[in-house]
Amino acid sequence: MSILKENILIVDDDVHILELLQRHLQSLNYHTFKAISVREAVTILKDTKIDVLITDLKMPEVDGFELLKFTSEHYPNMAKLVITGFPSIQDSLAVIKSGAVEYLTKPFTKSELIDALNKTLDQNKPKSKTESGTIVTDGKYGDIIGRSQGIKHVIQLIERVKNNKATVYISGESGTGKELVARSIHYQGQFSRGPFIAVNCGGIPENLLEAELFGYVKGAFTGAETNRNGFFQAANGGTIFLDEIGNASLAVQSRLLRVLQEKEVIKVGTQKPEKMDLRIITATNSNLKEMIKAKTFREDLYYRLTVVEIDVPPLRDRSEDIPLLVDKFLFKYGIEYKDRFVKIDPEALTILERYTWPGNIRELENILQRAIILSDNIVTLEALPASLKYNINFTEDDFVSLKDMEKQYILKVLRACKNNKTKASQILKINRKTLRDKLKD
Ligand SMILES: Nc1ncnc2c1ncn2[C@@H]1O[C@H](COP(=O)(O)OP(=O)(O)OP(=O)(O)O)[C@@H](O)[C@H]1O
Repeated sequence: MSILKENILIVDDDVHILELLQRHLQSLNYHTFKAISVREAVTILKDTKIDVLITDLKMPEVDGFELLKFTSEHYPNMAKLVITGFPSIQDSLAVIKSGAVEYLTKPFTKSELIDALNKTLDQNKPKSKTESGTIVTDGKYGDIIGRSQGIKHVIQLIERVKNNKATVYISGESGTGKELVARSIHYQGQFSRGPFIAVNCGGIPENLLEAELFGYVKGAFTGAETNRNGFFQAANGGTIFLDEIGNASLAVQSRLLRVLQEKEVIKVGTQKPEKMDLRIITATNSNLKEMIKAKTFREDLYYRLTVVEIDVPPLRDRSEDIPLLVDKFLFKYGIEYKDRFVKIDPEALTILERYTWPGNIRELENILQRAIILSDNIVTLEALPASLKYNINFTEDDFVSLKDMEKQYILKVLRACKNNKTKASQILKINRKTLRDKLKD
């Protein structure tokens, strides 16, 4: 049996070309995906790891250029091959700018296709791989977007822990991306084939959490009619992510300590331990140190959980990441709600960059979702909530001193009076000498 080679996504609004390409590529043992529009292509890209994109340029609604631009930004390591009729000079330049290097001109033969595909693949051989093969590129690490120092530091820590099973504690305000970091640790590392189970400890009633996490045996409590596995058994061999760990009762905390110390789990209602081999990641936005003081969180557990600590910085401390995040959400929701690429007005982007984001990335995502629904092709200031426009971070350059402001105002009045100082003094209700003095300073 031969092994399937790269995953290739073919995008063309001409079904005959799609089928021809698919036949050729399948006979060469490539795994193919077909899309008759950019929208369909994007849906496939979201769920599938595509190695090569082969796209037509001229397509109705959203054209191939937009798709090339999008894949260059979001999947910078994807190889790109363009199929087109005879391209114009402008088209060629635009294609080169968008990151595709090879052309295939219609009509083409199978050997021309093979030739162009090989060149495309050669030119896209990965350049900078980390130990386990994850390619780190500027602005994107798996699903994590950002180029700020803060996010780079988070990525460095993920790189350090992803291939071992060290217990990781992720702190950070709500909506900063803690779960995304936990997922990245799991999926970027060598244990990614194992399960990833995320449990929101704050979302499960306290009296049920213990049984949900560790499982129970028949008769353990009223209603326990059969033996049941919990989230820990489900995560065995992979990663369990316990969000809002501050919500765990003392009973849950002591069972958790046992998992960490003995690497075993005991179901509720029995004494029989089961061996566990998994990585535990916890997160919270509550202050565990305060909880330790109040004796609602065990200190010994705290030290075991925080072997490695990753603090995800709030969005207001990494505003350089905002344009990249905005781009991601514009694309995602533009296609979802409007079937097209939606852009943002520079003025509106400036407001987003300067807002303080108490709800962090989740808030940014919600605001953009709403703005896209309210906009046509471009998100403008009007589509942003008023509260946001008045809560922006000011820089010193936004303001001038009172004296300078006064001077600017006097000059404005003078210009209006065609430099007639007597008239200007009358309007300003000051005498001519004062007017002269004020302009001098
Ligand atoms: N750096 C990032 N790049 C892209 N998307 C991000 C990033 N950080 C967060 N997000 C997105 O923002 C949303 C909120 O992130 P997430 O749920 O991971 O936050 P959280 O810190 O776990 O929140 P909570 O404390 O409320 O549980 C998600 O949709 C996530 O995909």
